Amino acid sequence: MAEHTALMIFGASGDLTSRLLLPALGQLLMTEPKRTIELIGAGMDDWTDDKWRDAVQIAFTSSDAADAMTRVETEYHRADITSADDLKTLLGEKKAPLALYFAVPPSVAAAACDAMASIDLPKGVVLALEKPFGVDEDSARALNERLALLVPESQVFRIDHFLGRSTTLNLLGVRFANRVLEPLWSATDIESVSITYDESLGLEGRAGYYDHAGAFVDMIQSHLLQVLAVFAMEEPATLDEVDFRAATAAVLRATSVWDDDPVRYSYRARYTAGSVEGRTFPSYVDEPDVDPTRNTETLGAATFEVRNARWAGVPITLRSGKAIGDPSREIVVRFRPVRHVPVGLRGDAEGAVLRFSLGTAEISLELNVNGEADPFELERTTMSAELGPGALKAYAEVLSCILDADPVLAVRGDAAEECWRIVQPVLDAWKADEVPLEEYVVGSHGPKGWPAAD
Ligand SMILES: O=C1O[C@H](COP(=O)(O)O)[C@@H](O)[C@H](O)[C@H]1O
Repeated sequence: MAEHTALMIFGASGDLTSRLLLPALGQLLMTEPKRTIELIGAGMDDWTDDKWRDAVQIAFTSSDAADAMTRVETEYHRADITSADDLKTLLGEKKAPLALYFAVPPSVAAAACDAMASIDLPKGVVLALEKPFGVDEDSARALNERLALLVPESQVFRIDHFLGRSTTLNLLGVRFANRVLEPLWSATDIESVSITYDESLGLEGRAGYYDHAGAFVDMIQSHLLQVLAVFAMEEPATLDEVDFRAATAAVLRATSVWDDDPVRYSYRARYTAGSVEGRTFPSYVDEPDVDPTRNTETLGAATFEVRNARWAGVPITLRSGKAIGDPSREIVVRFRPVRHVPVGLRGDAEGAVLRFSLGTAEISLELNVNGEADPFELERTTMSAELGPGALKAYAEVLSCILDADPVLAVRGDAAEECWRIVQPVLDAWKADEVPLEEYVVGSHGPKGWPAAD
C-alpha cells in the first residue's frame, strides 16, 4: 500500500465528486489509518481552497469519516483541463504516487487527454477515467489510442465500480474455492444464467446524462457485462492484474448476442407514471429535461452467449431497469436437472438454483429434498447464507486500487472496446425501431413475459 498519495480530481465541484468519490475516499481512509492524502481539486468553478476543504469535510461527514480529515491536505485550483498551459501549471513539480481522476464528461476527458499529449506527465502517474468510456467501439478505440500515447496501459484505470463490489468479488471465493461447485461451472451442468440489477430509483436529476445513455448503456454495456466476465472466466492462475484481466477480457471477446439476433433477444421498455417505495414518478417522457422523441428506455435486457468450450449453448440474460417495484438484484444460476430419478421417487426433480445477491451479500441454493411428510415425494428447500458485506463499499475498493496503482479492478482497454462491440447490434436494432419500446408502470416488475424477471 502506498501510504501517501496525491489524488487530483478533475471536476472537483461536480456531482460525482461530492456524491460518490469523496464519501468513498473518507470510508477508505477510515479503514486504512496509515494512509494520508494530498487531495487536489481542480475545475472550472471559481472555488477557494476553503470551499474545497468544506466540500471534502461535508462529504466525509456524510460517510461517518469526519475524523479522517486530519490525514488529508487539500488545495483547489481553478483550471481548464483541456488547456495544456493550465495542465502544466496544475501538475507543476508533482511526482508519483499521483493519480489524476477524471470526474468529467467523456468529451472533456478526451480533450484533456489531447492537451496532455503536449506536456510531460509525471512518471508513474495514474489516469482514472469514469464511464462511459467512449460512445461506441470506434470512439473507445480512439480514446485508447490517445491514452496509449500518454502512459502505459497498466497506468490507465477505466473505472467500473461493479468490479469493486464485494458481491461481485464473492463469485471468486464461492466458485474457485469449492470443489462442489467449480467442476459444475460450465454448459455441462448449467442450463441458464441471468444477471439482473433492477432499481427502485428513478432519474435522480441525471436526465442530462441518462436520457442519452438509457438503461442498456448505463448498466449493461458496462457493469453487467463486467459481472458476466467475472462469472464466466477461466480460472486465473493468480488474482494479479495480468491474469485476472486476461481471463475476464477473454470472456468478453467470446461474447455475442444470442443467435446474433438482437431483434428477437433484446427487450426495451420505459416507465409510465406511478409510485414505488412511497415516491411518485411521472411518466419517463414527462420527467424534467427528458426529450420524449429520443425513445430512451428505462428498462433493458438482452440474452448473450459466451462462445467458448465452457459456455456455448448457455443463454445468459442481463437486465436492468429503473423505478421497479421490489427490485431484484442478483445472479441466478440454473443447473440442469439430473438425467434420471429412481422410479418410486415422486415429484418434479427440477435443477438446483444458485443465487448470488448483488445487493446485500447473500447466497442461496435451492435443492430437491425428500418430503417432510412423505420421504418418497420430492420437495424443494432453500439453503441460504449471509456473506460478509466487505469492509469497503465498491467505490472505496476501486479508489484503494487507484491509490495503490494496482489496475486489477480496472477495465483493460481491449475489454472496454469489446463491451461496445457486444452491445452494438442491440443499439442498432433499437435505433432502427426493430424492437418495440414497451411500457411498464412505475413500481411494477416491468412488462410481463420478459426473461430473467424472476
Ligand atoms: O453506475 C451506475 O450505477 C448505479 C447502480 O449502482 P449502485 O452501486 O449505486 O447501486 C445506477 O443507479 C446508475 O444509474 C449507474 O449510472
